[in-house]
Amino acid sequence: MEARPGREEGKGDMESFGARLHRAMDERGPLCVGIDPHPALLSRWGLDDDVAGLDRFARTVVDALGDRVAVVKPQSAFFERFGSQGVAVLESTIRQLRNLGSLVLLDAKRGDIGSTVQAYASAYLDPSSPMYVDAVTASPFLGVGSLAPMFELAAEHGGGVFVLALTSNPEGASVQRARGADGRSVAQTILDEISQLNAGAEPLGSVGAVIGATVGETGCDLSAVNGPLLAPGLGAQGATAADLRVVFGSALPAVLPAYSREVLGAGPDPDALRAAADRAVAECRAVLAMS
Ligand SMILES: O=C(O)c1cc(=O)[nH]c(=O)n1[C@@H]1O[C@H](COP(=O)(O)O)[C@@H](O)[C@H]1O
Repeated sequence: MEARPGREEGKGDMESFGARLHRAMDERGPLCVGIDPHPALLSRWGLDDDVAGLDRFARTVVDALGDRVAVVKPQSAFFERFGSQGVAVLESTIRQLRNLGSLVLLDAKRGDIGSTVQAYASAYLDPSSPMYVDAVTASPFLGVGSLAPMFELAAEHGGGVFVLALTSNPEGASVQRARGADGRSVAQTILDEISQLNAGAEPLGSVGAVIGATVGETGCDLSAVNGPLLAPGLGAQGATAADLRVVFGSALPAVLPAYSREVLGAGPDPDALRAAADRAVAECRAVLAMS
């Protein structure tokens, strides 16, 4: 098995996710590509909406982009809808990506009471799990503190957690921009708790925030987050790389732009997938370089 850049074996002695992500973005460019095998995409690629189609779709993306982009983000739901066989495809997709050196961010948006979050942490962030990934998305709406088992296991094994803050969907704002008794928005409260977890980390903390590229001005202070800012919503949901400037302002250097359908729609030709990813990196680099 090929060694992964910056990954050392052994409990507790791993380089942090923030450091590994920082280097991957430097070397491969600021881009996360999602693997979202929508039925419509399978059909456009000439594949059946079944486990074999799912497997072919995921393998094609991995072969085209696994040695090229910094982060690949499989969306768990599209695999789970095929039951245990779909989950087996997800596990094998994760393994292949890890061998090709891209960081794997599993988009599972998990969240629950702390004792159950402990089990989610074991599923995704414990190196002995078949579903072990570099980082996972998490939902903080049962309280950021309920995610502590994920933060702890991630810190122990060099993993990362991306916490939803201001999501790209229009329905998110009524909850996330609501203000508490101290006048802070829910999103700002989440970001402040992330800042505390990342305090002092260099070059970048391992707890990220998810802020959609579609949200416009955040009304939040992002200056202390000191962690990666995942920006989905580009392409298919209507945001462009230029929108990143409005959303993130002086926090642009920490932004990890994320595209799924916009890049995947170029498939199944591997060269076309690579060209779409290269275009996305170039567009985002041009904006991020202006910061
Ligand atoms: O956590 C995410 O990745 C996420 C957060 C968010 O606020 N908005 C959002 O679209 N996502 C995910 O990012 C992907 C966006 O896909 P496209 O719209 O095809 O680029 C989907 O897998 C979403 O589940």
